[in-house]
Amino acid sequence: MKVVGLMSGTSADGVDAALVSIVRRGGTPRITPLAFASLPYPRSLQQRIVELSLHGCVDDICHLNTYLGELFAKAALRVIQQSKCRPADIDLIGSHGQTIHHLPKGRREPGVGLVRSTLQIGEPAVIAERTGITTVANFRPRDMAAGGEGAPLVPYAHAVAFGHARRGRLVVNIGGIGNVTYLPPGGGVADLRAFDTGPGNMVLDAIVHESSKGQSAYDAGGRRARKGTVNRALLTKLMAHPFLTRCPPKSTGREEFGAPFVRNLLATQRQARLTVEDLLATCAAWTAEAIGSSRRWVTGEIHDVIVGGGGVYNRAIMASLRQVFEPTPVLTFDECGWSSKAFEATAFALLAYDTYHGQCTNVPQATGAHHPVLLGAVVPGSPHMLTKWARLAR
Ligand SMILES: Nc1ncnc2c1ncn2[C@@H]1O[C@H](COP(=O)(O)OP(=O)(O)OP(=O)(O)O)[C@@H](O)[C@H]1O
Ligand SMILES: CC(=O)N[C@H]1[C@@H]2OC[C@@H](O2)[C@@H](O)[C@@H]1O[C@H](C)C(=O)O
Repeated sequence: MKVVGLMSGTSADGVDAALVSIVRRGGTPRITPLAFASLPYPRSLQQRIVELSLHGCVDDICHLNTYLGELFAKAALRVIQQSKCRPADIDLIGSHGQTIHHLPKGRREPGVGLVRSTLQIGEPAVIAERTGITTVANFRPRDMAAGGEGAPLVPYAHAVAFGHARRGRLVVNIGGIGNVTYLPPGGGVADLRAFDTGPGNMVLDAIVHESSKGQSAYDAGGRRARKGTVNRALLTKLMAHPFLTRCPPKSTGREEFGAPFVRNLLATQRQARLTVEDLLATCAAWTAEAIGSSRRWVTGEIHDVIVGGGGVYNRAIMASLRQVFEPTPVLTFDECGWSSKAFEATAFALLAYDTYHGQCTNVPQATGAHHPVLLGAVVPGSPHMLTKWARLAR
């Protein structure tokens, strides 16, 4: 099958679109990347999403759900055009959407008990209408309905791409939030361990945004962090953050590490007379040490650390990670044959493919779900595609 995966992560910097071909051999899917395209959000839109994620009003959420659906459709059409295919050549789209709120711990409601919720927007009906391609979206809520946190979901794809017969591997994603997947040597999906580690680029981006009065979005190359000095006292305090010490399964987001958290950090920085560069250096080291401290929940040996996500371009984070894991080699996804930028979009193409084939892809020990479930809600593309799906279901 030819499948497009669409993803906009917690950094909210734009839509990534990966076109892949997937075949299943001996029970294991094999993925061949065909094309990749990005559709960056305008800066003002990124800021609207960031603000909406913490205190949006229903009017904005309603509007942005459809507007983002249009942008996700454009990204899909862009990657299809780039590959010289036509939409009619594509079998399926898997769209993660844009997370705007995530409440994995849930709240109690009378007569129902604990209600967990998560909200990804980017209307799949718009994607299916503009492209004519059957679209699977809303992957997280089914895992939550089964008692899980709805995240992380990419560990299944980590196992498919990076599992190794003789090497234990810690796969690390440094997006807005950091997350890890431990793959024991020769182990399958049932043996992996995965959870969010906490801070990632989200904290660094917010420091840069606030301190530049909105002029810069991120610390390119980690250059400013590399000019600063890590403040050990602050780093020790940050390592005691309750999310870092909480036992997995665990997942997090802007609710815990977004603007209010960063405003407090900036106040601490001013009181302690640190420079913004010192704060960036300290938070880059914090991201790396939080990932390193995840080893307390990993029982097997780690032969390789393999890192993807935008954090691989931040040399301050990568230098800290190498120190934390010394002497274990720290490689990037790209060095292992997978694009750091395209991996999450590729993962959602794979999740859609598996849902189409009736395969459950949540990893219960990673999300905390009571059992494996089929992920996603399906919007049929054309009547012809719906018939194809129904035939398969029979
Ligand atoms: N050249 C660069 N130098 C430094 N940092 C960079 C560079 N390019 C990207 N980044 C960082 O990577 C971030 C985006 O990373 P990525 O796309 O992996 O996050 P995401 O997928 O939105 O997040 P998540 O995985 O948490 O959902 C940017 O916001 C920025 O902080
Ligand atoms: C709710 C949500 O969008 N969570 C993201 C976020 O970004 C990284 C980390 O936190 C991870 O748990 C998850 O994304 C990836 C794609 C996942 O589900 O594996």
